[in-house]
Amino acid sequence: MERPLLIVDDDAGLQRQLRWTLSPIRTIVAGDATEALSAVRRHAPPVVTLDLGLPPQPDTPKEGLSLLGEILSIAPRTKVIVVTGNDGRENAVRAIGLGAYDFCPKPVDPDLLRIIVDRAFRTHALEEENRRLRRQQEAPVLDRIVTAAPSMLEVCRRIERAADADIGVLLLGESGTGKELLARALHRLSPRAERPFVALNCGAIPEGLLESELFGHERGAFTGAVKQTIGRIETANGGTLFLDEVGDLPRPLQVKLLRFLQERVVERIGGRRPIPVDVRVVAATNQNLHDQMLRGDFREDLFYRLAELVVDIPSLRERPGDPVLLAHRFLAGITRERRSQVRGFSAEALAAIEGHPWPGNVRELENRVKRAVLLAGEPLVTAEDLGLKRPDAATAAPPLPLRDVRERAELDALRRALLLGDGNISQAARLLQVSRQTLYCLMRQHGLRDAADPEAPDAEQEEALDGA
Ligand SMILES: Nc1ncnc2c1ncn2[C@@H]1O[C@H](COP(=O)(O)OP(=O)(O)OP(=O)(O)O)[C@@H](O)[C@H]1O
Repeated sequence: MERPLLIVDDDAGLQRQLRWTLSPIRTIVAGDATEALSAVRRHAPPVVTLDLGLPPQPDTPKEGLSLLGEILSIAPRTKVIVVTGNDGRENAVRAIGLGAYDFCPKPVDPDLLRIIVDRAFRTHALEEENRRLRRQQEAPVLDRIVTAAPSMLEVCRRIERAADADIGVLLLGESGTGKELLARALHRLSPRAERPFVALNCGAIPEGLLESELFGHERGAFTGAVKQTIGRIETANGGTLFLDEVGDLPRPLQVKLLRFLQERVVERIGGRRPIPVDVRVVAATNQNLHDQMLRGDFREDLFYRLAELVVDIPSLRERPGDPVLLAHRFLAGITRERRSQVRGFSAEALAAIEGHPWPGNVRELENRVKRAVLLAGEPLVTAEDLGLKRPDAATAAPPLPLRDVRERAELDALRRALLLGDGNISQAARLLQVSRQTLYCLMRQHGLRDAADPEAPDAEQEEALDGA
């Protein structure tokens, strides 16, 4: 849904008039600074109209100008339009000096206000688009996520689309499927990219310490609290808080986390004042939260707060082709890093990688490949180096539908040719007795390129190469 415009005005009549003037733009209202700040944190409005005369000193611009500064410190890209009274020119100039986008004199001329608001929304949208494009060019973040499986590519697309919307994302997937990697990618693609990414594994910290870890504590709050400690939520201010294994959060802390998500303030243990914090929470779990909710172990209201968008990450065994692809990528990384003489995998090792069920997913694969490279006595890593058994061809159950069998055979042939050709397209094409164009086309059909090899030529280069 489009983000709303925030009207900050203490006069209910004027609030109504502005809403009406600005309709059909979606608007929300705030009557004082506290309400306004909480609305800014919650809804991130692109445009705000701000009456400078606010309680407790409605006759002076003091509160309004100070609120302007606070809004811009939380959300610097917000376009704040200051609404000023008769003698307001001087204040308007001050407000512009403090970073306001524009001003509109009172009594408000509806046509003029609509023009200013319209322009503010358009400027904001253009700036956001500009930032998004710059971010995409600067950091091909998702390139670090190696996959050719359509289900995982769809996950990457969802992460990309969700990055800009400041919504809670829940990542569901088995251990080692890449939940943290995706959470980091989401953060780096989001407008919060330059602010902190703070991760906390709720399952790895003893229950007694978890509250302080999340919310922080003041000195002397409990025995052993020798100094003030800032919690992870506060540390992540402006950025993203990644709560891994959120299903392990004990009930009392679920209540506290929910309250934080509703009110966006934290209170350190032993502290006396609420501290406003602006973070995006990304949570992850490998447990079945629905079952936990049925058993009463996980709060439903917290679930819906965290899970505004749910992303299911497929396990590695559900991503055909990925184990071998990832194995090559990890092997290349480790051999480069260690200047190892290892050059690749034996055919039998590749078959074993393909046949293994990978209960520990990508983490298990990464560890096995790293260990194997260290252990390998030959230029080619064997199944034994990987600690894997080669699947018995006679007992391995082949898929039955003919189309699947054909596709699988084609994919196998492509992989083998690429392997034998050491990744060289011309050589692989020769082995398969097809043209380079046909090979590129088949690789694309089987998802063997794009995500797999960022150095592969793009369509234009391909044409140039093929024409050469
Ligand atoms: N698609 C991928 N491409 C490249 N590396 C990956 C991919 N998926 C996972 N990894 C790597 O595998 C390891 C495990 O990933 P990660 O820690 O993100 O998994 P996780 O799902 O958060 O695990 P856990 O639930 O146990 O915390 C990391 O080293 C990560 O970089």
